[in-house]
Amino acid sequence: MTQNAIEITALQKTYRGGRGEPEKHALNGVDLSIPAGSIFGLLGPNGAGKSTLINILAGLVIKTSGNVKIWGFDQDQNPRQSRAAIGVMPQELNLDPFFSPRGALEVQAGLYGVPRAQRRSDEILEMVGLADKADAYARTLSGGMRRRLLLGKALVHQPQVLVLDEPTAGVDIELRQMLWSNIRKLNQDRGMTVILTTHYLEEAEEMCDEIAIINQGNLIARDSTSNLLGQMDAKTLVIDPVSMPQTLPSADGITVEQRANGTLAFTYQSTKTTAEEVLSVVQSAQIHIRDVKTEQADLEDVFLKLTSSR
Ligand SMILES: Nc1ncnc2c1ncn2[C@@H]1O[C@H](COP(=O)(O)OP(=O)(O)OP(=O)(O)O)[C@@H](O)[C@H]1O
Repeated sequence: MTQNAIEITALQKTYRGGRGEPEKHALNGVDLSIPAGSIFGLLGPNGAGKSTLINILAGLVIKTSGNVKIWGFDQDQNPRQSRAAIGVMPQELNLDPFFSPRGALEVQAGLYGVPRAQRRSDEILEMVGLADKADAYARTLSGGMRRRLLLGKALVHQPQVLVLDEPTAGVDIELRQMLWSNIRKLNQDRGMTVILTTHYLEEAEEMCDEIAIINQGNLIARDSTSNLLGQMDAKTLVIDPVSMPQTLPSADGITVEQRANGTLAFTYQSTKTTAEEVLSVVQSAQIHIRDVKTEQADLEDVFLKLTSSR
């Protein structure tokens, strides 16, 4: 097995501008490797270049320059093998309305040249929860069912790498949980490498081992989710005081703020100050505590810090 499921080197994409529009540099020389067996999140603001990158991996957009290897196969030198190694669940619900779920999977398997004996349509339908709709017309399927069918279609040729473009955009909580559990299962039981784009940072935080952040066509961060979260060592101790003190306490390295709900927020850097030190400041100010809780940075804070500073 290759160590990296995906290896991208100096990838550039420039879209030609139409009718007097300037050309658009959607990717400016991206280098990115994605380890085999990981669940990898690709994040970025609108228009950052995520779909362009995914569509290049899927063979739907032609790169301007650079190199892409999928499962060790160079996209230019081994187009057939590199295409066979990847399955893509697109964002749009573009299904042929005249095919049943089983029919759609069979057609997809045919397109990928999967021999009949190796097709696993029923198993896939079972997995994505569409077994009872196997022979229904696609046009009678709900939005959530269509999305699950698209996941099924991405799996027919048993790719080593599964790419999901905004898999849970606009879906309800129940379906989101189901998709998450499907994705985790594919990753854990079959060792499938999963790459997903998402606008839900909590989804990336919950699902992804590693994360890359793209902004304006450039890769601006790439690290394990825990390291990215560790970059933000600001913590806040929120105290609900029995009564509000006349003057707010102060101490080096601690910012104290009175919140509208009558609590006091003590923000500090956890690498420099301990919660115990904060509590001793509270005590010496003779503030009696009714309740206390802590808050710490999440991926949203990291994302905003990285993407707004450029
Ligand atoms: N076919 C195209 N022709 C011209 N410009 C394009 C084309 N496709 C994308 N772009 C431009 O390239 C840039 C990157 O777009 P892309 O769709 O890759 O971003 P994205 O990160 O996927 O955004 P979103 O989160 O909104 O889906 C944008 O400025 C977009 O307007």
